[in-house]
Amino acid sequence: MVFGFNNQGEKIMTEKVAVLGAGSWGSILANVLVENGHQVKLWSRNADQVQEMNQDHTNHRYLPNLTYQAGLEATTDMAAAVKDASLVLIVIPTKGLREVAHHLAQVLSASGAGPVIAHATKGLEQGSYKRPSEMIQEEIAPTNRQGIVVLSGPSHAEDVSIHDMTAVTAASSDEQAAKFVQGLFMNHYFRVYTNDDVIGAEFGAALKNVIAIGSGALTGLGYHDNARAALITRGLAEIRRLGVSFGANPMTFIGLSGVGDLVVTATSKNSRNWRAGYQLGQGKPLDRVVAEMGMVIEGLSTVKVAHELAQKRQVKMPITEAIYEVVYNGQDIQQVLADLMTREGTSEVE
Ligand SMILES: NC(=O)C1=CN([C@@H]2O[C@H](COP(=O)(O)OP(=O)(O)OC[C@H]3O[C@@H](n4cnc5c(N)ncnc54)[C@H](O)[C@@H]3O)[C@@H](O)[C@H]2O)C=CC1
Ligand SMILES: O=C(CO)COP(=O)(O)O
Repeated sequence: MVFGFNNQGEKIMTEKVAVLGAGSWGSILANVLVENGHQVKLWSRNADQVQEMNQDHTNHRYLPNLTYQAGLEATTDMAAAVKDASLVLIVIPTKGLREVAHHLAQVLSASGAGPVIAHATKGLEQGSYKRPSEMIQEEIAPTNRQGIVVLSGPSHAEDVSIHDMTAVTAASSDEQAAKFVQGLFMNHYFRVYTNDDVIGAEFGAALKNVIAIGSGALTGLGYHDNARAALITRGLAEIRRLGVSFGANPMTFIGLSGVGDLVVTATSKNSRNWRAGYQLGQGKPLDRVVAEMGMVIEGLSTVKVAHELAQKRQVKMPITEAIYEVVYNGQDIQQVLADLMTREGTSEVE
């Protein structure tokens, strides 16, 4: 057992943690853990970024105004990052998640280690419709059988970097694993709740990005608060319907990984999904929106998966369908809005 001190000068038990993915979210989560007194290795595939983090303690492409903790060590060597780690936290966009989880499985089977595995990815896999924890489980199953922990909730990296108060959920079928992650992250500005509903946490996380694109588009078109509130509320109804059809607990959708994350993403200029929607609403072509963002816009691919799932499972998701029509079929946003508003009246509770 190794003891150390956190930024508050409190004596704590120090854990070794590997964070895989040094984008905006992975690098700030790693920084929180170092502030909490843990020994953290941050893995990135990009050697220049690793050098910048180790020499200058910056990650200018993602959070240009932040100086990271000097104790945060970056590496391109995944085996070195996960050596002796009690937690491996994967923070990779959905598209690259399976590849990184596969690499992790090889590293873990070579070392024989069995750390707790967590992820903070928000999306669904194209074609297979798998949730992030299902993808990871499939890749690492031969080496690790513990419940994967989903870290999710309303949490923009920009706010965490300035120690704004943040509350998130650690969801897992393995209560001990969820509590372990909770204990590692909790501090005076970062609060973590546990939940056993992995399905609900992951559907809430993935689908809110789609609604955030719609919310940004409304603002870009010049609509105001009533329109946004309607979109968020009816968007949440769709998210809940699809999630519940897969066995999610409906209560999860009124929690941090549901309405909490939906509100922050659908109302914040820090959200890449909201900003993408805003620019689309202002008439910017989609290819320019994507090229100029320089960071992942998960909702643009999730909307395709959600559209296909809604059709397959006969779940009513009219807002998601409308956003799909704009993004994938080039339909006019004003026209899809008019179509949405003039649909036949229905009951709110269904
Ligand atoms: N940025 C934020 O505030 C939050 C992001 N998230 C989620 O976290 C996930 C990661 O997002 P960000 O860090 O914001 O993305 P980002 O676009 O800022 O960075 C992604 C990082 O992953 C790396 N990467 C991508 N594909 C890879 C692959 N195949 N192999 C190795 N590395 C790869 C990139 O090089 C980059 O360093 C997303 O699912 C996002 O929805 C969740 C909560 C907050
Ligand atoms: O998930 C997030 C906040 O909780 C980040 O959202 P964006 O990817 O839209 O920036």
